[in-house]
Order: sequence, then C-alpha cells, then structure tokens
Amino acid sequence: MGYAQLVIGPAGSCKSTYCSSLYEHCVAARRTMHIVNLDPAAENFDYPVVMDIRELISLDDVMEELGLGPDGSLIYCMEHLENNLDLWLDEELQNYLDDDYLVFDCPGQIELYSHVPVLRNFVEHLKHKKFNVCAVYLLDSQFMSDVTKFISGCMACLSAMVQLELPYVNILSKMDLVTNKKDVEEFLDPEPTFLLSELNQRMAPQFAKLNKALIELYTICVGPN
Ligand SMILES: Nc1nc2c(ncn2[C@@H]2O[C@H](COP(=O)(O)OP(=O)(O)OP(=O)(O)O)[C@@H](O)[C@H]2O)c(=O)[nH]1
Repeated sequence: MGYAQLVIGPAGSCKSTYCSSLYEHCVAARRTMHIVNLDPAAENFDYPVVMDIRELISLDDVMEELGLGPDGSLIYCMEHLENNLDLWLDEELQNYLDDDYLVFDCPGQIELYSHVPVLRNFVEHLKHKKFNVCAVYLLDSQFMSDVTKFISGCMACLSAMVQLELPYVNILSKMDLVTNKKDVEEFLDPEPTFLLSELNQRMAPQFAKLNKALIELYTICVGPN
C-alpha cells in the first residue's frame, strides 16, 4: 500500500512552494517523501523530483509541433498522460509501491479541476494501484478578502472536491499579503445569513435569487455534520 497526496489549486496559488516546504519539513523530521512533477510547463524546482511528466511530454514540444496555445497544449499533455498511465506511470510507480509517500505537484489550469476528467482518472488509476490518495487544495488568501471573492473561491474548491471525491484539505496561501487579518477571520466560519446580506449589499437586486441559491449551496456544503 502506497500513499499519495495531490497538490492542486489555481495557477500561482503556491503549489510548488507548498511542496518545497513539505519536503524541507520531512527532511528535518527525518521522514521520507517523494515529489512528482505533473506540470508539463514547469521549469525549475527547489526540491528533488523523482518522476517528471516532462520525460513523457513537454508543453514546449506540443506548442511547437502542434501549433497549439499554452492552455490547449497543457490539456493535450494531460490527455497524453491519461493515455499512457499503463506505460509511463506504472513503470515509474514500480519503485514506489510499498509504504512510500508520493506528493504530486499538479498544473494550475482550472479546467483540470472542473470538467476535464484527466485528474479524476489519474486518481482512480492510483487507487487501482493500491495507493491511498488525498488532495490538498491551495487557495490564495486574497479570496478571503471580500464576500464575492469568497464565494468564487468556495465554488472553485467545491468543484475540485466533487470532481475528485477524495479526503481533502483546503489551505489558504500568501497570508502575508493580508494586511488586516480580521478581514479573513470574518470568512473562516461565516454565518450564512451574514454572507447573504453581504452579497445582497454588493450586488444589484436582480441577483438576489442567485445569491440565495448560492448561499443555500454553501450551507449544504459546510452545514452541520
Ligand atoms: N506573497 C507570497 N508569495 C508567495 C508565497 N509563497 C509563494 N509565493 C510566490 O507566489 C508565486 C507562485 O508560487 P508557486 O509556488 O510557483 O505557485 P504554483 O501554484 O506552483 O504556480 P503554477 O505552477 O504556475 O500553477 C511565486 O512567485 C512565489 O514566489 C507566500 O507565502 N507569500
């Protein structure tokens, strides 16, 4: 039985920084973990990478050879990965099946966490290979600075949670950029009525029904256990 952690979240949300900090922490604690790069556009790492999708396919090659833009090329690379799970991934995983802890540093394209099934199939494949899988979703703390951003951040996290169906931890990154920590505290465990009233104040009256539906959804997601 192996263990795997998927590090996901929007572009620039500190996924690689998190992986690097986790690696340093494990080294200090004398624990072993291995980091896998799943981002075909990645360039530099400040941690050792034991597997790298760029050995299978790289974004630059796809852009050059197929003439696609960066987003289209990224999706092409990830679909190529999906089509080669049996070959590339299984071969690489052979060295890491027994009690090993793998951390997957994923790309930031939001499509991968909403409607493109590549990561979900990737997770299923890992489970099939007897890995216990969890996910960590990094979200820029700027999403906690006002109610509309908060709702949009929650929706982004939620779509990934629904898509992957994994044990899941959301982490706020870049807390140093929050000048007033009280602003964030307001959104750590907010009352639905507070959110609804804030949303209604911020948005035109024709959005009132939508606001109510969003807050009902929010309440279902975070509601009483
Ligand atoms: N202010 C601030 N910036 C940070 C922090 N951690 C990382 N950054 C910066 O945020 C930027 C993005 O960090 P990355 O770790 O590369 O983010 P990522 O999610 O891996 O990015 P992509 O791979 O492009 O999706 C970099 O310029 C980091 O130096 C932090 O705690 N505070």
